Formats: sequence, C-alpha cells, structure tokens
Amino acid sequence: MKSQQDTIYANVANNITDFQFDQRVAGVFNDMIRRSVPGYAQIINTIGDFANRFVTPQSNIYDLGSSLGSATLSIRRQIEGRECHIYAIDNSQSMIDRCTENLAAYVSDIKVNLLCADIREVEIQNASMVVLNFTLQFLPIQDRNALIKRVYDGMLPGGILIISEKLFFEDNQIQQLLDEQHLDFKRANGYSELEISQKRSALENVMRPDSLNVHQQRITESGFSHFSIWFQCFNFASMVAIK
Ligand SMILES: C[S@@+](CC[C@H](N)C(=O)[O-])C[C@H]1O[C@@H](n2cnc3c(N)ncnc32)[C@H](O)[C@@H]1O
Ligand SMILES: O=C(O)C(=O)C[C@]1(C(=O)O)C=C[C@@H](O)C=C1
Repeated sequence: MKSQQDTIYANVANNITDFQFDQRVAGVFNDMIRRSVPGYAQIINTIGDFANRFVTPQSNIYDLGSSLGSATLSIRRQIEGRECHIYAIDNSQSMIDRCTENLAAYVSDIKVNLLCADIREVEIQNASMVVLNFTLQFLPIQDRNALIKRVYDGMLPGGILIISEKLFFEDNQIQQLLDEQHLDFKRANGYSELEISQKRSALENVMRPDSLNVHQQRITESGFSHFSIWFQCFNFASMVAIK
C-alpha cells in the first residue's frame, strides 16, 4: 500500500481546524496511523486471524470506518472460498477512492462492497464478523450505544465484534503515564513536538475516547455474551465481544 509521509502538522498553522479524514489525510493515512497507534500492524494481522476462526460460509462481514481497507484486506486474505460478502463502509469519499485502488491491487474471489455512507445509517444483517478499528471514538458519544445495539441485532449467534480504540483512564496518574508513553512512541517515530501538539488540538473536538468500563458496559447492555480486551499497548486497546 503506497503512502506519502505524514507532514500535515509539521509547519506552524495560524489556526488549527478540526481533524477531518479529507484528501490530505487519506493521502498519508497509512504512514500516519502506523506512526501514531502502537500495535496497529499487529491488530490488523490479528483481525485476519479472528476472521479465519469466526467467519462462517455465506455470511456478511462489516468493516465500519474502513479507511484505506487494511482490516478488509487482512480479513479477505483469510476467508477465500467461504462465499462471504464484505461490506467496507466509510463516509470519507477520499478514503473510499484510495481504498478502491488498494483492493483492486489483489485478486480475490470474495466480493467487497465499498460504500461511502454513514455507519449509523447502514443496515447490518447476517454478520459473522463486525470490525470497528479506531472508528467508534470518532462518533458523537450519544450515538455509540445505538450503533453497538444495531450491530448486535445484525449479528449471527457466535459472531465476533472487534472494537479497537484509544482508551481514557479514570485514574489520573495512569492517564498521564500512558499518555506520556504514547507521546514518546510518536516522538520515537519522528513526530516533532509541534506536530504532536498541533494534531492534539485538531483532534480535541472530534475524537473522544471512552474508558474500558464504558466500553464493557455498552457491550454487555447490548446483549453480547462474552467480552474481553485482547490487546493493549499504553492507551490503545483492542476489544473482542462474542454474541
Ligand atoms: C481512524 S480511521 C479507521 C482506521 C481503519 N479502520 C483501519 O483499520 O485502518 C476512522 C475512519 O472512520 C471514518 N468515519 C468516522 N465517522 C464515520 C461515520 N459516521 N460513518 C462512516 N465512517 C466514519 C473516517 O472517515 C475514517 O476513515
Ligand atoms: O491519539 C492520537 O494522537 C492519534 O493520532 C490517534 C489516531 C487514532 O487513534 O485514530 C487519530 C487519528 C488518526 O486516525 C490516527 C491515529
């Protein structure tokens, strides 16, 4: 997957506008997410492994907030021959355009429907797997419960939901510690203090992490039978729920 280096916040900006998944971000997103999210590559690979275990023949798979299609590609590689249908959905046309190219670069017998749509409005049905890889945190807080409930309703018994998120910690000292470790991760990946602070300002109003407790409560109240965190590095985590 080709990607330019992310230098979006490298120069001083007079006013920092809210972060958007626009054409500029889509062009550097592969580099941006790998340098910003600890464990991203491992999470993507493991999503493929989960697909191999859980995806049943003739079922649907939903990648909600699919960006450039990394999770979709990882899943698709593992389920050849199962006559499944993947729905990759994102409301950024720039992401959809680039994702179309990425998917076309590999041959597969699995059909992928790439939709430019709001994940709060798409129908979810007959799903053996649903993925929200760093997407839920960008939804307005008041819309998150309803989405997870709709996901549950559209899933088959025994189906798997993966939710990866940046986490918020109620313990102030832990919050500060893990946040600082994350910033060190970004520094080690070549981001300057200016880039880090300008991006932080841009994300402030648009990305609102929940605590692990809030996630667990939402998942349980939606009806899922099983829930666990399966990956954590600093303040980034991936969770699994089974219907
Ligand atoms: C951090 S990125 C997801 C990364 C991607 N899942 C991956 O694994 O590489 C969040 C994505 O969610 C999309 N998004 C945010 N809110 C959305 C909504 N309401 N409906 C559809 N897509 C949304 C954004 O356009 C963006 O591409
Ligand atoms: O929290 C940060 O500093 C991030 O950059 C995180 C994050 C994310 O979790 O999605 C935010 C925006 C980009 O999509 C890439 C990474």
